[in-house]
Amino acid sequence: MIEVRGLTKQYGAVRAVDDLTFEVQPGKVTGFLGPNGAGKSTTMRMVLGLDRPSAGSALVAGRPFARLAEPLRTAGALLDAQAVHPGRSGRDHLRVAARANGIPLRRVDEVVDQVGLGPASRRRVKGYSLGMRQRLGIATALLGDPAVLLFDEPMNGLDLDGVRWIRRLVRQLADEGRTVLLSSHLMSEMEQTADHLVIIGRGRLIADASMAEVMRGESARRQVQVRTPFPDELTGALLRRQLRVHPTDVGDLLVEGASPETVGDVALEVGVAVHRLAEVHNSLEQIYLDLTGDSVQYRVAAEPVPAGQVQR
Ligand SMILES: Nc1ncnc2c1ncn2[C@@H]1O[C@H](COP(=O)(O)OP(=O)(O)OP(=O)(O)O)[C@@H](O)[C@H]1O
Repeated sequence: MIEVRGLTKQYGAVRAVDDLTFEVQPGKVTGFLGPNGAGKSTTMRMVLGLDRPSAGSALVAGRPFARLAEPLRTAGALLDAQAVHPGRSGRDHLRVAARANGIPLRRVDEVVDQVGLGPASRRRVKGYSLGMRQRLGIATALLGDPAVLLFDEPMNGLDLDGVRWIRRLVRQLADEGRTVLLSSHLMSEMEQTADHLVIIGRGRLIADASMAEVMRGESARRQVQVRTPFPDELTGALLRRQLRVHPTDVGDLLVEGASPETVGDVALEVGVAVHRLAEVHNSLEQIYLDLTGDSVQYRVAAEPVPAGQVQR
């Protein structure tokens, strides 16, 4: 388990992490989400004892990471896959890490197999693709067979096969009862992978809830998508009933906060044909954008999400 209590990090004028409190439970994949600069990496670094908190605490298995008797056997992490000596082979990198942490060398072969590095493990890291570096970073995290795992953007640079492999791996690690904290900007992946979500913005907690709770929460408003050859007439009738209506880029209408029955009844009352009527739920991406909207530090241009994309 990871316990974060009142965790705060001040870098000069920047408060990177601001009084953050949450727990990461074993047996689940916890997604750690937030816009760029929200403080995810800083939080993970403090959990791993790589940065000192300005206030508050972060405990791994009940202790500050620096005070763990066998840190690599307790928690493993992939933070920056580039941070590996480029002149060493992947296997040598793992052997050095194993020796330094009193881990039997046979674990090196096991994790090389587990991450599918294969013969590439004997080549120098400087010739590795980003995907291979990610696999090596994950192998290093798994070396001590730890109960707690932190992965910062592990899907970066991976192709579709690699992304699916990560999805299966984190699922398996959680099913084995481990604590898994996973950050990613790939919302569709997160939606398929995480059981629980911790969402932060500008260093502060925005949401700490199960995936199911987030998906049916207030931001996950229901909408009805309706197709009609007479959109203007139907829009007018719906607006007269105080319903909010948005046109989609495929020519349908999205009606907020109404059931399909209500929309169908309104269409019947005004004698307008309906060719399609379906309830749609927001994707995690849309919910995430709604939740973090105010906490995005740098927005290039407020690009509207095409309404058709909210449909799953
Ligand atoms: N060593 C540092 N010195 C000064 N400011 C820093 C330092 N590390 C991070 N920051 C600042 O702290 C804030 C949080 O950064 P952090 O990297 O933790 O965010 P993040 O959520 O991981 O972002 P991303 O999704 O882009 O990786 C940012 O404003 C960043 O510029």
